[in-house]
Amino acid sequence: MTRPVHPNLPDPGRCVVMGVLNVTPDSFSDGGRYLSRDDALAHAHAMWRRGADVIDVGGESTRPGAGRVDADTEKSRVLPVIRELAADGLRLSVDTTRAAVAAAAVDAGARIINDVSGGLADADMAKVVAEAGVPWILMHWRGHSKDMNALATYDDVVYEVRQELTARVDAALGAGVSADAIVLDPGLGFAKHAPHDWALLHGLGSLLDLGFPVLVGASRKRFLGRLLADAEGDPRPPAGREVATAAISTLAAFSGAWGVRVHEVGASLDAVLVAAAWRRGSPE
Ligand SMILES: Nc1nc2ncc(COP(=O)(O)O)nc2c(=O)[nH]1
Repeated sequence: MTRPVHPNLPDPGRCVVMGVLNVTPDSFSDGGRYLSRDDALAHAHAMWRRGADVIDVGGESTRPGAGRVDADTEKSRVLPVIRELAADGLRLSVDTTRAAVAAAAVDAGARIINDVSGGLADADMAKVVAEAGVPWILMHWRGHSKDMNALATYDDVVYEVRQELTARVDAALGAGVSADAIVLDPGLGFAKHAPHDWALLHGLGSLLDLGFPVLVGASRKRFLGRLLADAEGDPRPPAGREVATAAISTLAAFSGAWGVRVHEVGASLDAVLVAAAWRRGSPE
């Protein structure tokens, strides 16, 4: 594992568990469940009490084919929740591709910017990150969700994702973002089909070799559903993908990933604790 050095990045001595809080009506696996402020706050606190190291607050669905919401709608969803949870002492990231939303979220108390576009969706994001001095999760991305599948063409997905993320890192550093603020993410399911996702997990070392903390976001995703399809070939529904998600968390932690981004915090917290004990060869 590449240990993070930025003060806003948790370093619990094990793989970090980032709990997903989608304040959206249409996210692929939990859309609408936490759209109300009270439900969102209650769920965030439940994940925090269970041991999440970060709560990742998002206000715009990124599921394949999703349309976009405007910045004001996105802000109206995430800012009240971020403000209240930050006041309660939770460590928060904001899941946004918009610089204006990221800036407002940092002002409201978010300490990490989780940008699924890796800075490609908004040219102003790098300046916001550099000025705020906060960590920036650069996820591999090739375009907005509505045309994602058309972009999923690779000769060597591991090599190309590494190269494209390296370009994002260079752009970030060139914009004045400090190296200790950068976290990388392979972007599972984003402009990728299932074989690409598995190749990236198999080749995670290639991303880890770049020397930055790596976050893995596999929770409940489609490539797991396909792997677990029934005898008729019907994919396992998202709610049935928790064991596989926890298994990915164990393997990601064992492989040296800095963190995992998951909906079900408890299962993955147990998973990363097992991985840590196995690697140490002792319970603590
Ligand atoms: N860094 C990062 N952020 C993300 N945000 C949303 C989703 C989409 O899934 P969701 O509906 O579970 O949030 N996946 C990622 C991911 O893999 N990595």
